[in-house]
Formats: sequence, C-alpha cells, structure tokens
Amino acid sequence: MIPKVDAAALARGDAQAMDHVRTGAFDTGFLLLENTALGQAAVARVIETYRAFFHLPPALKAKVDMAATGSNRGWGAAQSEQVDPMSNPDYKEFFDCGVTLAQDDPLAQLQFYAPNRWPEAPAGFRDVIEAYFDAACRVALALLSGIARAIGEDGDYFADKFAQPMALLRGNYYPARPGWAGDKDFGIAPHTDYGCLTLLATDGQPGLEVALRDGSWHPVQADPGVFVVNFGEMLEMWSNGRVRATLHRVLGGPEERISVPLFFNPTHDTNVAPIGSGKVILAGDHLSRRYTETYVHLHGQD
Ligand SMILES: O=C(O)CCC(=O)C(=O)O
Ligand SMILES: [Fe+2]
Repeated sequence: MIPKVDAAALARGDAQAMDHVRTGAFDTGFLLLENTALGQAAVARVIETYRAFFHLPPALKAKVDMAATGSNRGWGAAQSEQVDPMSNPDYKEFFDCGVTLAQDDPLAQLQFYAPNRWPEAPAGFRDVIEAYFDAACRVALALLSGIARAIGEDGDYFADKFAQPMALLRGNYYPARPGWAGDKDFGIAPHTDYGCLTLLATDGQPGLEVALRDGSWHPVQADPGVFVVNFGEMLEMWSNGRVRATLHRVLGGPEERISVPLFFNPTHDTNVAPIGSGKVILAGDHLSRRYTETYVHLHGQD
C-alpha cells in the first residue's frame, strides 16, 4: 500500500522506482525510501544524540526553550505545539533547528532563517545534528529531482527553488503515552505537513499512522535507515492537487519513541501557486501562517 523506493535506482531514472514515486505521491501521499546516502549508522547516531538531550533534566532543556524567543529554534516543551485545533496540544517534546544565514544577509532577519540555539549538553550535539541536517537536505534534494522527473518536469525543476531552503530539522520525543491521556490527546495530533516534503527517520518503534482515503488509520513502521517520506501542503498546491498532503498522527504507546523529520521547504519567496495558474502564493507566507497557528508561543504573532 505504501511503496518502497530505492533512492539509487530513482537517481538512475529506473522506471519502476519512478512508478513507485508516482504511486506514493499521487495516491497515499507517503512512500518509504531506502538505500540513500544516509546510512543506518548516521541515522542511529542522530537519534541517540537527540535521545540524550531529551533525557536531560527539564531545567537544562529550558535553557534553550524556544518559548522565550519569538522564533522556532531550540527546545519545544510538551504542550507547546497544537497541530490540530480540535485536539489538545501535543504531549511530545521536540527540538528544532534550521538554516542560518550570515548576519549581514538581508534575509537573515526573516523568522525562517533565525539563529539556531544549541544546548551545552550532550557533548557533540551541535556537530552531530548539523552534519545530519546537511546530509538530509542533500537526500531530500535528490529525491525532489526524482519526483520532478516522475511528474514530467526536468530533473532540475526544483533545484533553484531550494537555494536558501526554509528547511527545519526536528527531533521529536514521544514519552510513553501518559496515563491521563484521553481521546483528544496525542503524541502528535492529526495534521498535514506544511511544506514540500518531509524526510522522516525513526528509531524503529511503531506509532505513526496515516489516514487512508476511507478515513481509517494505517500504521507505518520503518527500521532505522529506511525513511518515511510524505508530502506537504505546498507541494499539494504547487502540483494542483496531484501530489497529496495526507493526514497523519501519533497516538503513542507503552515505549518512548524518537523520530527525526526534515521538513524540506523552498526558499521563502518561491511561488507555490498551482503551476500555470497565474496566481501567486509565496512559500514564506504559507509557512509563517502555519507556524503562527501551531506553535503555541507564536499564537497571535503577525
Ligand atoms: O513521529 C512521527 O512518526 C511523525 C512526526 C510528524 O508527523 C511531524 O513531526 O510532523
Ligand atoms: Fe507530520
């Protein structure tokens, strides 16, 4: 039901890989991606690095609490994000970092390129996360090139639209589902992602569920080193609804779980209105609206 794509085969333009990409993008809005440049060891390292951070005492994590800032860099405590207005704020914790531009770059003032905030511990945190971030952006760009070809555009169709990507790397930490959790409480409530594509690594624990067309929830599990890829609202608009941004959620279970999504979003002034429509929808405007809606500390911000 969710196709598995070999990244190397896709890069070669292999017909079956392109077919699987089309099915994933147009049908379920999800695919699994294996055999990328990011091996199992690199994925395990980034997951264990986030795990060590989330296991720190709350007072240490609070030193990089994003709620004390006007941006979305650093630690997000439990209940600091509400992705679904019909549900309670999520019980997960998370850590966000993004692309930072040189201080004298005029775009550096935009919230999407805000400076990252790094914790003092665990040792090596920043190096591990930054190295993974760069490698994951390359994997995402290579995948987008395959997607462009699979939908009949040139392989480099997206390349210049991601020169300064509003990319955001997140570590999600789901503790075991709390005893108090009711039917409006989720690790992450049902939502669609905001951008173009999400490249998600997990520690292998199940938990992610994807909405099928009939409204039922379908579990998706991937071993470390196999990525779950899903598509977001911008690509759905951009492709005139051909690529699907599918609802997904995590209820949470008896074991803690770590997942690491890279939200791969284009440069802020990219027009993501349907190709050929003559309309203008700026990627930055869409992202900023969704950030304001979902990060509790940014509610009400323009
Ligand atoms: O943890 C997961 O499997 C999904 C996370 C997710 O949907 C998100 O962070 O947007
Ligand atoms: Fe998501």
